[in-house]
Amino acid sequence: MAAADTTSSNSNIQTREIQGRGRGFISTHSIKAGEILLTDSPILLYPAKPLKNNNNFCSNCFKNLNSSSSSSSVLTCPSCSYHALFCSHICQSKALSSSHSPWVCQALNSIRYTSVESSFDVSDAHFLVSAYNLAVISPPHFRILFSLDGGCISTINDSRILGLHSLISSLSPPQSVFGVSLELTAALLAKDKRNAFAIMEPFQENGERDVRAYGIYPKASFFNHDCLPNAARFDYVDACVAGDGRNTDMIVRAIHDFPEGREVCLSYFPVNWSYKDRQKRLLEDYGFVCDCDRCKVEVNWNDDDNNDDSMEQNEDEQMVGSSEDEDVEQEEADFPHAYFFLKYVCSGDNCGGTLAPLPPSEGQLSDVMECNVCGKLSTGEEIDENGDGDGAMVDE
Ligand SMILES: C[S@@+](CC[C@H](N)C(=O)[O-])C[C@H]1O[C@@H](n2cnc3c(N)ncnc32)[C@H](O)[C@@H]1O
Repeated sequence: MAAADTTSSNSNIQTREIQGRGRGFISTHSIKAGEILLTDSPILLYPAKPLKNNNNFCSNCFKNLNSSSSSSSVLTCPSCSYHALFCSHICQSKALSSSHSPWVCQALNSIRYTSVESSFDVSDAHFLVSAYNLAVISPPHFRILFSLDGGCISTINDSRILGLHSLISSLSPPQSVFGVSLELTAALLAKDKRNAFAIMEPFQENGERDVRAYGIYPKASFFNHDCLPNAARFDYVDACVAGDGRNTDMIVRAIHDFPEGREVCLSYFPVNWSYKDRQKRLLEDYGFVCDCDRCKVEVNWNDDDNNDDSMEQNEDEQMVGSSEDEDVEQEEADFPHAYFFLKYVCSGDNCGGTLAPLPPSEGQLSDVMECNVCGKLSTGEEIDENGDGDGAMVDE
């Protein structure tokens, strides 16, 4: 299958082959904090959980149906009424001829009943339905999906892949030029694992947060990982106007200034994860051992140092300071990334999101930091002055 042209057209970052890391983004000029590095639209979006009549999001634009700017009357799919809901006629009509075609509608309903007794992951099954549907409704987008990184695939004795392929075959996917095969199913699942971005529900009262949907963003998929990233991704699924086709866009902004020629990286998970958890996730899901500057330091920590409490303690120690210069030097050597945590990690309860300044406006840099998880806005000044990590909250 021919690879699609995946060259980025953005002027401030460019894709390059980077030794030992595959493709990645490099800055083409010096970057200012808050600068927008990429705006990307998904080629595929699929729900994380079975569709139920109590779902509270639009099955096309994934906007929360209870949010104030959603249309007051919720529409349904004529076939699976009450399961696929839509926020507007535009979303309903778009979805019925594309992402919620009659085959998808039937398939999602079958999965809803099958998944009760099965051990497969519903979101994997939803992904396969959406991907095989994409092969029919938009072959160019399917080719882009297929050109994304997926590592080496072995289907032998992989009961997860065999089970999912048998499920998808039983749903009789529509004919496309790409066919339906175990190899294709396995390759697609690998692309999904390495490239899907989660769209999250808001925090619940108990501090938990569910995944609402997953999306494949073809350009954003070229960002490599760093445990102390210089860029952060933002989505405004519930904040933007529903049905305009743009509320699911992802926006990636620079966290701080950096020079031309630097690799631009995201963190694939919240930056406050411990060394052990980060390494495990990167190896199991992304197939590499991270040796970024932060990991090079934390590899020498013992297990007790490698948890969030200890990280906070390290921060506190560093800020309170020690009367002994040597102690301070030792602490800096132990925890050189303390500044990142103080300045760029949200201090909101249970949040752990990354902060980046709002985009510059009319050439003026912003000192308002936005959290990419809870969405809170704060000014950076207090963080710098007091070092308490609690920036002044700005009215939202
Ligand atoms: C979302 S893709 C990123 C783009 C990818 N490099 C490519 O060529 O398409 C994720 C994959 O990139 C590679 N990767 C990302 N960050 C890396 C890092 N810090 N070191 C080594 N490989 C990395 C891994 O193979 C990972 O599974």
